[in-house]
Amino acid sequence: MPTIGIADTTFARYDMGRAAIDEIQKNVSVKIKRVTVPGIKDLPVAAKKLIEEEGCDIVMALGMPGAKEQDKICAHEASQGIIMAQLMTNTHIIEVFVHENEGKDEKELAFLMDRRTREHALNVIKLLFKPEKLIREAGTGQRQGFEDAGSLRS
Ligand SMILES: Cc1nc2c(=O)[nH]c(=O)nc-2n(C[C@H](O)[C@H](O)[C@H](O)CO)c1C
Repeated sequence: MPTIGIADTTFARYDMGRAAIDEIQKNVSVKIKRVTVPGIKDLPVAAKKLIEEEGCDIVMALGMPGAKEQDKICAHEASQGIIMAQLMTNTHIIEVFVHENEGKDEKELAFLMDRRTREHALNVIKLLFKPEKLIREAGTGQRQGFEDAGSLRS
C-alpha cells in the first residue's frame, strides 16, 4: 500500500493537514504519515525525511506565506528548498501554498485554503494511481482553489 506524506505548518491559519488527510481518506486507501513544522522554510527537510526515513511515495507540502514582503521572500526560499528536495529524492513533493492575501477576507481565505488543499490532494491521488487522468486534463487550465481558467480556443 502506498504511503502519502503530509507536511504542514503551525504558521498557517487553517488546518491544511487535516483537510488533505480528510480528502485523501475519502477517496483512497493509503498509509498516511503526517508531520507539522513551525513554518514553510521547515517544509523541505520535513518532506525529505518523510520520503527517505518514512518511505513516503509522494508528499504534500502545505503552507501559508504571510502577507508581508519578508513572507514573500520566505515563500520563494521555501519553494526553492522544496524543488531541491524533489530533485534530491526523485520524488514529487506537491507544494500547496496559499498566500494570506489571496483571500479578500478571512472567510474567503479559509475557503481557499480548504479548496486548494483538497484539489491538490486529488492531484496527488492521480499522480500515484491514475496518471493518465492528468494527461486527459493537459491544457485544460485547471486551477486549485478558485475557478478553473479553462482551455484557450484555437
Ligand atoms: C518571515 C517568515 N514568514 C513565514 C511565512 O510567511 N510563512 C511561514 O509558514 N513561515 C514563515 N516564517 C517561519 C519560517 O518558515 C521558519 O519556520 C523559521 O524560519 C524557522 O526555521 C518566517 C520566518
